This record gives sequence, C-alpha cells and structure tokens, in this order.
Amino acid sequence: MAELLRIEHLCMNFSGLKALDDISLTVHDDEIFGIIGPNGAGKTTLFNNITGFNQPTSGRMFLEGEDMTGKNTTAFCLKGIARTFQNIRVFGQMSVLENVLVGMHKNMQANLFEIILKTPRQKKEERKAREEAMEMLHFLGIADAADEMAGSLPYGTQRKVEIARALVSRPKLLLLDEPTAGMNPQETDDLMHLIAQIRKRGPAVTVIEHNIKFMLTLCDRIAVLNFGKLLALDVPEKVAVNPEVVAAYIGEEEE
Ligand SMILES: Nc1ncnc2c1ncn2[C@@H]1O[C@H](COP(=O)(O)OP(=O)(O)OP(=O)(O)O)[C@@H](O)[C@H]1O
Repeated sequence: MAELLRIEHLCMNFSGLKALDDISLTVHDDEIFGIIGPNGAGKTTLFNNITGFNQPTSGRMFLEGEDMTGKNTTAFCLKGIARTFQNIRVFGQMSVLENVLVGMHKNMQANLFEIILKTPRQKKEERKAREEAMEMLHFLGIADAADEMAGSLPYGTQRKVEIARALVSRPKLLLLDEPTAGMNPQETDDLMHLIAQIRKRGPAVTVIEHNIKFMLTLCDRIAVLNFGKLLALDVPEKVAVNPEVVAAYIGEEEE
C-alpha cells in the first residue's frame, strides 16, 4: 500500500460559497475510496479539483508525491488520472469501439504525418489499439455492442462505455462520479462486482455515490462531505455508525 493522491487543506470558493472547506485526505494505490454526502456537499467539486477541471482557491494536491496544484486536465491525465461524469459523456454518434479508442489517444505514438500516410508502424499501432479496446469491452461485458452507436444504447451500457474509455488510458486512479445513476438493481449489483475486478486489474478507484448500501459494501474507506467540510473518513463499518454522519446523511438517505 502506497500513497497515490494526497490533498492538503483544499478550499474551493464560488463567489463566497465554500464548496470545499479545508479538505485533507490521502488515497492509497490499492484501495476503493468512497466519497458520500448530501446534495451540494462538494463531492463533484472535489473530483473537478483532482482532475484539473477547476483550480482550487487554496491548498495543495500531490500525485505520487508530485505537486499537481494548479495543473490542467492534460497534466492530470498524463499523470494517470481518468474519470467518468455524473452526466454520461459518450460520443453518441460514434460506435462503442470508436469511443474506447479515443481513450487510448494519450498512449499512442504515431504522429500526424504517419497517420496521414498510414505507415506500417501506424497500422500496427492501430491494430494493437483495436485489440486492446476489444479486450476491454470483453472485460466489461459489452463486446457485443462494439459496432453500435454509443448514443443508442441503454443507460447502463453507456456508463460502461465511459468506464472502458477511461480504463484504456491505463490510469493509476479511476474516478467514478455516481456510476449507478439510472441503473436498475441488477445493473448496480453487476457494476459493484466490476469495480472490485477493476481494482484487481490495477487502478485504485475513487467513487462518488448516493447508494449507501453500494458504498458500504464496496469501499475500503469512505470520506463523508457535508457543506464542503470533511465530516468523517473511516472504514465503512465505522462510517455507518458515526452519529454525525447518520444525522447529516445516512439517516436521511434511508428514510
Ligand atoms: N461552477 C459553479 N459555480 C458556482 N457554484 C457551484 C459551481 N459548481 C458547484 N457549485 C456549488 O458548490 C456546491 C457543491 O456542489 P457539488 O456539485 O460539488 O456538490 P455535490 O456534493 O457533488 O452534489 P450532488 O450530490 O448534488 O451532485 C453546491 O452548493 C453547488 O451549487
């Protein structure tokens, strides 16, 4: 177990609103780390900060010890962070396979000249990329949909396309923002097993979810946010019985 991500005293203000208020935490390279909290607690803002979509108002962030504070999305991506979004963002008019190939872009070597001339090296690289993308689709159980237009597929499958696209970039940390949103109980259960398998394959996973049962079952540790503050950070068994957490969130969710 080694430290992968470290956040120190992170603050994010939106015109006076403290969306993140002095958050400090670490994510290890072998864990499934959960983030829960009521609507507006700052969960997505935290994701946006640790992927370079937003710059924090203050505080620092480190990936494998490297100071990433103030860096942009490209820098975070190159350093090994990949994410999915609360609102699915697949390329609807492209096939599932093409969507996944987009995620491989950062690992490809061919330059524009080679792509235009379709050199042997470029062709070989493209063939390898397709094989790798198909292998990922098999892993996620959606290989049959490889040639379908991504936008025409059920919600649950589109979520998996997004996950496949993120995974082929070979991230060290995969961030999933409400991955079960719009899924039925069977799809949710399948996804939970899939995330456990993803962790075994390599990347650590950080997941935001409102489905408490899902989070308590899946995660190694859970951070609870409330009004931008870190209310608790512990193993699921302790989070589930933390009186402050129950009062602020879990009780309310279960009602
Ligand atoms: N770009 C923005 N401009 C202004 N305020 C914002 C912006 N993004 C988020 N906020 C505010 O910051 C707070 C935290 O929002 P955030 O989306 O991070 O919460 P969340 O915990 O992800 O909520 P949810 O569970 O509803 O997705 C909210 O009050 C929200 O209205």
